[in-house]
Amino acid sequence: MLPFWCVIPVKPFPEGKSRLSGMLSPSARTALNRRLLTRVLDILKASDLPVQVLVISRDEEALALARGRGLLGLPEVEDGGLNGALAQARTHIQAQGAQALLVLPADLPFLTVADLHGLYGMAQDPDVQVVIAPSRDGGTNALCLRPPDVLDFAFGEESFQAHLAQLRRRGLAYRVYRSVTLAQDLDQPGDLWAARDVLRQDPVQGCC
Ligand SMILES: Nc1nc2c(ncn2[C@@H]2O[C@H](COP(=O)(O)OP(=O)(O)OP(=O)(O)O)[C@@H](O)[C@H]2O)c(=O)[nH]1
Ligand SMILES: C=C(OP(=O)(O)O)C(=O)O
Repeated sequence: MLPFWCVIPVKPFPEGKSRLSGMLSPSARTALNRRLLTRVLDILKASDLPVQVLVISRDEEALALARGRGLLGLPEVEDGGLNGALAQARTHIQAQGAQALLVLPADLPFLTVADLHGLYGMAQDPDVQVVIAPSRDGGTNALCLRPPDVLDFAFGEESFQAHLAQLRRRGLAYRVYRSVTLAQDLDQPGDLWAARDVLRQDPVQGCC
């Protein structure tokens, strides 16, 4: 087992992106969530990073998608929200000897191989305990922890500032990874319009 893990939390495809329910049918949202996860897994594969990839979800299809690629799929034991799912995944990977954890949400339509190399590269500094990537809307679009339990998960409203406040309180050594492509997640109707071309493209050829 590699000591560096990447955990991808995925809400059930039919439930995800509920903020887009005003413009997408349930089947379109399901297809969008499947496409978003597929693209992130494709970019991870193309990055060739030496990380163990685990998808945690209540959706059997999402787990099967991961397992079909030789990745790990961890059934979420309860609907504890995003932070609960990440805590469960962290317990699981620590039992496997994980020494570093990269949390990568599935809804990153512009994620690039360069972003993954940038995050991973920052995390290789032995003095760095946290690498955090802000989203455009004050959230957290990637969080790397060394060791995995060095910080409590605080995803949600204004999570970037919440994570920053916590790591500063704890006096942790951290780096901020800023990237236009990683800062863009997909939450609001405007995000969907911006991502329309990327989501149609080949995820590896079309992004780098
Ligand atoms: N496993 C798991 N993943 C979650 C959960 N809630 C959110 N996620 C995932 O975490 C990432 C970021 O979450 P959001 O941006 O809130 O995505 P979302 O929940 O689909 O969007 P909304 O339904 O509009 O809030 C996405 O990849 C979600 O699929 C959860 O309860 N469990
Ligand atoms: C939960 C998060 O994602 P979003 O802001 O996209 O809901 C977050 O960034 O903490």
